[in-house]
Amino acid sequence: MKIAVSSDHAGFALKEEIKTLLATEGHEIIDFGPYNEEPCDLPDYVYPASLAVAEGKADRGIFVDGVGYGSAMIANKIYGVYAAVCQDPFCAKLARSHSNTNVLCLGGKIIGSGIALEIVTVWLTTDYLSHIEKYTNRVNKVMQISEKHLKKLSGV
Ligand SMILES: O=P(O)(O)OC[C@H]1O[C@@H](O)[C@H](O)[C@@H]1O
Repeated sequence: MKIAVSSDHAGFALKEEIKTLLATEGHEIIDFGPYNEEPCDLPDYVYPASLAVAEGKADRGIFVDGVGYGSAMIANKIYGVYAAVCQDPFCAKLARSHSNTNVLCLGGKIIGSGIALEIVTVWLTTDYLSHIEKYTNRVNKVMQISEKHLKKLSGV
């Protein structure tokens, strides 16, 4: 898969570890930065990375900040992006199988890299249960909310 990654200073170290895992697994990585641990502002990196997912330039996004919710707040404001914060593999499994998320957000200050890499692996390898109507109904309802309230990107 083509995967957009981004972070802020608080997520930088974990982003780099995730990149190593993704490369090992044969994924194509688009790194939207930052490229060092200098203090920075999360939206400057997560917003362009979210756009890449929304525009289909990346299949998925994995964003890391201190606690994860900051990345999800930004990503979920973009039409076509469905982001979940996951702190354990069970949540990662359901974020895919029930909710068909295309962005995973992690907190570098919350979880160690061992759990984080397991979360990434589970999230990337779990399929959406698109044959189970209750899940598609719920996902469709979320999509309808974004149709109503979010601005569609032009040319997508
Ligand atoms: O290092 P500072 O700037 O204090 O805190 C940054 C982190 O704290 C939370 O807001 C976010 O998770 C962000 O990544």
